[in-house]
Amino acid sequence: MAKIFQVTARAGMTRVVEPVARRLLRAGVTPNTVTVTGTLGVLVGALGFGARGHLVAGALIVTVFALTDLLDGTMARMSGGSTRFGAFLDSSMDRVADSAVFGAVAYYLATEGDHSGVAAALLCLAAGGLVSYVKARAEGLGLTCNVGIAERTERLLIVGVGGLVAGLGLKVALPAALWLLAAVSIFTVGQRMAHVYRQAQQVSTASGRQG
Ligand SMILES: CCCCCCCC/C=C\CCCCCCCC(=O)OC[C@H](COP(=O)(O)O[C@@H]1[C@H](O)[C@H](OP(=O)(O)O)[C@@H](O)[C@H](O)[C@H]1O)OC(=O)CCCCCCC/C=C\CCCCCCCC
Ligand SMILES: Nc1ccn([C@@H]2O[C@H](COP(=O)(O)O)[C@@H](O)[C@H]2O)c(=O)n1
Ligand SMILES: [Mg+2]
Ligand SMILES: [Mg+2]
Repeated sequence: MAKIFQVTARAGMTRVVEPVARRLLRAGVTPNTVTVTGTLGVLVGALGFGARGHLVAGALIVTVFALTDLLDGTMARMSGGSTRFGAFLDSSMDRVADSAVFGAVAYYLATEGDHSGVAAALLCLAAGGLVSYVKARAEGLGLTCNVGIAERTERLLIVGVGGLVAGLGLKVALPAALWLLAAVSIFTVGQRMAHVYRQAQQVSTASGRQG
């Protein structure tokens, strides 16, 4: 389901993303510059606005710059220049951006005295990091791990909608979104670990060894 959403949303964005990518390439901008600039923009939106309680501005700025994540890869592919370092930089910058978003939300809720909300934000930070780590470790071992109901896009959308609705006045929306997100992120860690376990078992069976 999450995959269907990502594929459909991505296909819908292609018509917007490709012309922008083409223009940036023509102007001499590199994919790595877009990766780093997008991350800096997310940091400004999350830490400069979201953490200070400007939730609507924070959510909108983060959304605009998070969406540039679709641009860098498109530019790399268009210029025939997808690189290992680019892939590494993209994934690493995603972790920086995600940490800033959940760190900012935790800080904001702490200033509001919402201690259980802070706990939920920290759970999202840790569980979201684990979701990505499990995949990276599996891929490092030569396995695949493209599964899970709460991949990065879904996680950002859930916290984004919660932050936006809270910023518009319904404050409970943010902690509620965070508890939901913590639950689906933990579930996703389980999905990915089970997926890797099954693959590791298959590989061991095929090679006649224990997993
Ligand atoms: C303001 C909030 C209101 C909500 C309005 C929403 C408006 C958004 C409009 C449309 C939604 C667009 C959906 C875009 C669909 C993109 C689909 C897609 O395929 O994305 C993939 C793309 C690239 O991913 P990568 O391959 O580069 O990254 C991988 C990822 O990091 C993996 O992580 P994992 O899943 O494992 O955890 C890594 O494992 C892998 O290594 C790595 O390669 O992803 C994106 O482009 C991300 C899209 C971001 C979508 C942004 C939506 C943002 C919505 C709200 C954010 C607001 C945050 C609010 C902060 C609140 C502050 C108080
Ligand atoms: N600076 C970059 C960023 C990305 N890539 C390549 O694109 C892939 C990710 O594509 P997205 O559309 O999901 O961003 C990534 O795995 C790299 O192959 C790149 O080369 N340089
Ligand atoms: Mg990208
Ligand atoms: Mg990225």
